[in-house]
Amino acid sequence: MTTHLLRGASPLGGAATDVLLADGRVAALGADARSGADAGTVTVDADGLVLLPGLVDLHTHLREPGREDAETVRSGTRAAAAGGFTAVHAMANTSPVADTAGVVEQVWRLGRDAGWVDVFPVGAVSVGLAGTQLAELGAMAHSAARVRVFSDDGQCVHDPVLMRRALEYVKAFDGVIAQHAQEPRLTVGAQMHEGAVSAEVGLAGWPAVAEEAIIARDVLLAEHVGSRLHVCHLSTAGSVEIVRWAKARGIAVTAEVTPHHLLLTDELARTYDPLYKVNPPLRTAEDVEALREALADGTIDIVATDHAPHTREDKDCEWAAAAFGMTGLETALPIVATTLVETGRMTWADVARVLSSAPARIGRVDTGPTPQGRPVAVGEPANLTLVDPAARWTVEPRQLRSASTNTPYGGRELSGRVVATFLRGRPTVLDGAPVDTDLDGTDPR
Ligand SMILES: NC(=O)N[C@@H](CC(=O)O)C(=O)O
Ligand SMILES: [Zn+2]
Ligand SMILES: [Zn+2]
Repeated sequence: MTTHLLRGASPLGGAATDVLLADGRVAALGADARSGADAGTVTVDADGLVLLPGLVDLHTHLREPGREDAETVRSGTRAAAAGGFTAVHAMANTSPVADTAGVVEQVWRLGRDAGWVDVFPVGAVSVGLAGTQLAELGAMAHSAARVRVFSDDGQCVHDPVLMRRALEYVKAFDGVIAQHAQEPRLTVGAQMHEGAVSAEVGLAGWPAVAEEAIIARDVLLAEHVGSRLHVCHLSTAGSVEIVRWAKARGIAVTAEVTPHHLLLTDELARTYDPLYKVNPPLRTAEDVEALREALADGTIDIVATDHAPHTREDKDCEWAAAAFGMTGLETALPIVATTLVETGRMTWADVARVLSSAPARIGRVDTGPTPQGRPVAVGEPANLTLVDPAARWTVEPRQLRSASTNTPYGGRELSGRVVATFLRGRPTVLDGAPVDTDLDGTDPR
């Protein structure tokens, strides 16, 4: 395989150095990297670029099987690579639902064959996401897909007995339950955040307490059975307080925030544009500030995209009829850079933690056959992302690579752009563009 020399890269934003990638690994750093290069080595000019461990998304909807009109494993993982990711966890709310070893193995194989990133399937907690009967968690864990993250995402595991059993069950293989925290009885017909704006625009409200009540219950259940809980897309200041309390108490809880909840507010619902319709809903400016602060201080562990592609038919309609969700793989890193690095609240080392090492650790993919989220160090797998921190760019929805165009960021200017991505030493993105197979069939990757 071709060796690559990244010349003048800044690992985690630190001092510039040369980095040699050979045999799928970081082979050498500094002067050793230059002397290790040979005539066949491809040099990448990384002057002024920040080198990060390849990003790991704990929460991606790839829609295959079942909704290949919105996204496929291939199109979604190509978008992921363009966004700087080398691994994604594929959510289970597909059709059929990923609630058996057969379906998770199918998704895992599709990911491997596409070759853009490592795809780690998430297994459903309950059969058909119906919330009544535990799915075959053990069979999924012991399948080729080695599932460790289980979630009914899209639905909340609202039955406390089922949630307790799931938390107990996954202890056997060090798994984690990722909960979509939404008390269904408090959110019947809900369209947006419940507050002053929902009252003004006349859309049914989704109260913060519907999220907070489930998180409070679940951290207590996790403590009771001594298991691991992960909170998906936490969105309110009150949820932050509960997670902070649980962590102080020593409960094994981790939490994620999405880029959109770090940037956008419920004021956008005044447009009635369904691009801003998402679950959980965009909250208030006070919530956004609490989420930024909690990410910076470590109360929130990670940023996860909740990339949720939808077709035009499902999004280009009146607000109440539109699907919940927005795409996010290619804008995640720039939003974190814009909201937290540019403002001086986080360093690039922090970014590496919240978008790579911590999500890999939560999903238990930092070890195993294809380790992810590892440090940028000699001997580690060369899963790497080069970012131009100075680049400013305007989001043009049609230029993004997802098969769906439901991004809420069209026309918005963001800082930080992914220049190159390497998966085990092989470039999947160069000069900001995915490295596609040549038309003559040879694969330059
Ligand atoms: N986030 C969303 O608004 N939608 C997600 C489901 C989910 O993450 O709950 C989807 O699958 O479309
Ligand atoms: Zn969800
Ligand atoms: Zn989701």
